[in-house]
Amino acid sequence: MTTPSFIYTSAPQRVVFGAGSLQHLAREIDALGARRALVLSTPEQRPQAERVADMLGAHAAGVFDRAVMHVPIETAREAREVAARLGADCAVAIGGGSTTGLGKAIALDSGLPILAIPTTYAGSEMTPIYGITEAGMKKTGKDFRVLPRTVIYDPELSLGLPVGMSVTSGINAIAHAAEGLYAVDSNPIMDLMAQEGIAALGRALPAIRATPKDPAARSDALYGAWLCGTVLGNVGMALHHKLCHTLGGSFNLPHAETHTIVLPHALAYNAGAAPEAMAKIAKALGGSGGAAQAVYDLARDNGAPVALRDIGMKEADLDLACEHALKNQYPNPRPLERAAIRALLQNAWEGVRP
Ligand SMILES: NC(=O)C1=CN([C@@H]2O[C@H](COP(=O)(O)OP(=O)(O)OC[C@H]3O[C@@H](n4cnc5c(N)ncnc54)[C@H](O)[C@@H]3O)[C@@H](O)[C@H]2O)C=CC1
Ligand SMILES: O=C(O)/C=C\C(=O)CC(=O)O
Repeated sequence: MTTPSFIYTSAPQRVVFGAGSLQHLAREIDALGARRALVLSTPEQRPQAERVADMLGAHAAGVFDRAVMHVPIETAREAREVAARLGADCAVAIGGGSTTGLGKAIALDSGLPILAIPTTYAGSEMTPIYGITEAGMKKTGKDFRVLPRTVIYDPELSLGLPVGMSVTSGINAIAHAAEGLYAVDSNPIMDLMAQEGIAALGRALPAIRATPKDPAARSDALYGAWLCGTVLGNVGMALHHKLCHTLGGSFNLPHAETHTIVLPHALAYNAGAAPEAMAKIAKALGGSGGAAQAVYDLARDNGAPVALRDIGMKEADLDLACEHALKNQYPNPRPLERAAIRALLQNAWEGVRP
């Protein structure tokens, strides 16, 4: 096989990985040169945020616990004001993509460095991508100021992530790697990471379902999430991410569940146009059939939702979702075809196996 031409830019980021690695927090804050860290979380994860603040002692400026999904601009403004008022020189985000996203909204405005402590598998901590929702519209952009400088991956912090959320969040991560494998700007390094990331999550999710507090499975899942998040941060996404962005942003569907339901259908749509990528996905998931079927089975067999109608999508809104998805052209292995995308959405709504 010949190696194709490609461009690979590696981002400056420090990753501290391992069970118990939260104990290195103070050292890592020191390495950033920070003295007053504002700790961010959702209301539900306030106890974890307080633990982090306690560990920081005099270097904690305070806790802001109002992170919510899709970063409403009002919350971003409030968090920015709190950071400025408390004289914070760093944001510590403990939680999932919503909390990391709030940290990014602060960093975008102020340049404050972020130390991220992920507790789901969404992967935002590895990307320079931010999203902010204003007047019901979610806008995303790319800016290296928002890329967390340091990431502490401690699998002990995700032991309590409910099984349902672990499975859908893990498949959200797999989606980044799957689309990375057919990205127009892909490269061999991202290919390796994508395959390894999918394989790690493909092993870990059934193991977590069987034994939610299995430390080895939690570690495997977080490792996979790291790799898949890196792929998302480095190469362009395609139809699947566009559809999920539309469904989440315009119809307020839950993020990880939407990814889980749509991915098999987006892969089926692209299967004929990206056979090599599909073979790699299927192989990483240990299946002998197709990639779309392997992802669908992973979700269904581990108790995840497989139909958009089961997570609040109305059938009457499918036409509008299709229009949104076709609004702007973007690279995708198979050209964007209205009738086929409408059929994809119908299949995802009904939850049929592709
Ligand atoms: N900018 C980027 O690169 C990316 C952004 N995102 C964004 O992240 C958001 C979704 O993030 P997710 O991580 O899926 O969900 P999330 O951050 O909204 O978390 C969902 C819920 O689970 C709770 N939770 C998180 N970790 C927990 C744990 N270990 N134990 C118990 N509860 C826990 C949270 O407090 C929250 O209530 C979306 O807004 C999405 O657009 C997602 C991926 C990449
Ligand atoms: O919407 C954002 O915050 C940016 C990217 C993502 O959410 C990636 C994804 O769809 O998982």
